[in-house]
Amino acid sequence: MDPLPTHIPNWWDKPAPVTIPDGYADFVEQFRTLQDAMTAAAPDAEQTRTASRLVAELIEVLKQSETDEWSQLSGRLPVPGRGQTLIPVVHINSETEHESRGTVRFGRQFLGGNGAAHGGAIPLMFDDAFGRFANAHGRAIARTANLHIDYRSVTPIDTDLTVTLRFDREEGRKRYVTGEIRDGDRLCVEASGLFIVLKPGAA
Ligand SMILES: CCCCC/C=C\C/C=C\C/C=C\C/C=C\CCCC(=O)SCCNC(=O)CCNC(=O)[C@H](O)C(C)(C)COP(=O)(O)OP(=O)(O)OC[C@H]1O[C@@H](n2cnc3c(N)ncnc32)[C@H](O)[C@@H]1OP(=O)(O)O
Repeated sequence: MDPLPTHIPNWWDKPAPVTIPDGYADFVEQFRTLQDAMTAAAPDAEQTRTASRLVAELIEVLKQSETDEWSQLSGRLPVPGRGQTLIPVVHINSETEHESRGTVRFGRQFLGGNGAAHGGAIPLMFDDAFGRFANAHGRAIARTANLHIDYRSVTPIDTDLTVTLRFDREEGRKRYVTGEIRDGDRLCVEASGLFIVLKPGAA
């Protein structure tokens, strides 16, 4: 099951973008590769000047279509990662309303040190993955109230890791979700989150 079903809600009833230009999803992927390459590089002075000039050109091109959050494309695409280039992409392999299974690969940009993923990249991934899952399957919009992460063992970068998310229970407006990351059989991370369904009219 990849890409995701196109059930990303239209947040707060604002108009969703309807036209995704050809090549935009590939551009997003390239942008992630750029961030990995930037992190992995040790350019000399000339390479730094060249890279800086090219990035300045890129910024100029993108600024030509700068728009408000309701019209931007990043974060709103019906593909894994939603076109959000900050967040590690979780690819879903199977999903029911109770459980979601997939993979994640923390690229070089998410390096904390000594081959391990940055401790802040992991809750970022879970907030987004839990947020999508807690709001999927026709459920009303809920926001993260809390997020708890236990780092059980080192999470390596540049490795395909398995991600499991579980919708544990719902008590009134409260939704409890749990999850884990494994490298093969080895447990790397356990996570849990509380999502609260917004009060009617809340934004
Ligand atoms: C940036 C917003 C984005 C939101 C988008 C959400 C969904 C969109 C759908 C799909 C999108 C696709 C992909 C997902 C992508 C991203 C999702 C990321 C989700 C986020 O990243 S979202 C940003 C971070 N998030 C916040 O920015 C929340 C700030 N905050 C608040 O907006 C309020 O705080 C709120 C609404 C949480 C509750 O406020 P409220 O007024 O509605 O409810 P109230 O306070 O009455 O609490 C009711 C009962 O929950 C208990 N309770 C409350 N808070 C608790 C806590 N922390 N721990 C333990 N219990 C707690 C109370 O004790 C009471 O319990 P009881 O009823 O038993 O007394």
